[in-house]
Amino acid sequence: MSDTAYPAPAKVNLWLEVVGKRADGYHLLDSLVVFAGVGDCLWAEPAADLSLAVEGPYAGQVPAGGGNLVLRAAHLLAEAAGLEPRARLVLDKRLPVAAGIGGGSSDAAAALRALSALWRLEPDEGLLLGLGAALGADVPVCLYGRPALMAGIGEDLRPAPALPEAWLVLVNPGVALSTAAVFQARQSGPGGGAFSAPRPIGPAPRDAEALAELLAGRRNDLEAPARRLCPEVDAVLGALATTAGCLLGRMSGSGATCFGLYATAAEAGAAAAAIAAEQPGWWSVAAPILGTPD
Ligand SMILES: C[C@](O)(CO)[C@H](O)COP(=O)(O)OP(=O)(O)OC[C@H]1O[C@@H](n2ccc(N)nc2=O)[C@H](O)[C@@H]1O
Ligand SMILES: Nc1ncnc2c1ncn2[C@@H]1O[C@H](COP(=O)(O)OP(=O)(O)OP(=O)(O)O)[C@@H](O)[C@H]1O
Repeated sequence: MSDTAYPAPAKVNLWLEVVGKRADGYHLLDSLVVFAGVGDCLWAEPAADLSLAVEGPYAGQVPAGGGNLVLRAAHLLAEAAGLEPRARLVLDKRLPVAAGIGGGSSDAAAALRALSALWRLEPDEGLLLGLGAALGADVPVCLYGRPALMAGIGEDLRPAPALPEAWLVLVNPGVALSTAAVFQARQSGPGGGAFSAPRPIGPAPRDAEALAELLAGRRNDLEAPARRLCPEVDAVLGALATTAGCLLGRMSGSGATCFGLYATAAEAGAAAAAIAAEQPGWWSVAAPILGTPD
């Protein structure tokens, strides 16, 4: 297997506000998206045909065949390039599935990057983002791969302000939540046609405490509907709130994964370990926010 590994990090929505709804039912968003130093990993090597092997702790929870977003990405890219899709792909599936941290989207983005390199395509970035958007609303931001302010239904991306060093604890209670079901369960907020522009943000936060303050003024609008569909989200947020050094706790994306924000690796590591000890059935990991100063 080729030694170039393509990381597919967890996507975390530090806030996620629903600001409108399109005629086709998709929602317009205002979100600060970051990536965490934990994720899946993809390898690609030359082969006579297209295959995917899925390994890792969550391998059993994703489609092994054509429904896998990695294979869908491969077919889409090959079609756009006018090629036969030929590659042996291996996916190490370490992120929980249907968990609000964009695992499948990050895998699809990694596949587009890995296969562009393997097939020596050097595609235009705009074309790649367009292919990504056809695979899922979160794929463009995963291709972008650094802290981003995300608007539209996910395709309107701009750089986030510089973020300070900060750590996340990601906790998932082991309950899969369908993104479509969570959007459908919303009871309030902008209906068809309504639209409000993403709110501007002030100066870049200088440390983790200032980042927590910035986040405290924003929301995840999918948290309330997700809590109704999955009461375990309350328990996860409760567990994060009791850990030492937790500056803020919130759900990511459409859930059920929640994050705690911490100033130091030591606090985040201790919090993740304490939650894992208390709830052995949960997924609980500490990871830095990627793309912040070392
Ligand atoms: C909630 C987020 O994770 C925030 O980053 C994303 O917006 C969801 O991204 P995703 O999982 O890649 O979403 P998709 O697979 O494209 O869409 C799943 C379903 O979520 C709903 N959906 C998704 C994105 C969006 N902006 N509005 C929506 O209403 C639609 O019902 C859609 O059928
Ligand atoms: N490689 C993959 N990894 C994860 N899920 C996949 C993959 N391929 C296909 N899927 C399907 O995609 C669906 C969504 O999975 P995913 O883990 O991306 O959800 P999510 O974390 O809620 O995403 P988001 O935060 O973007 O809404 C699942 O039902 C899963 O069966």
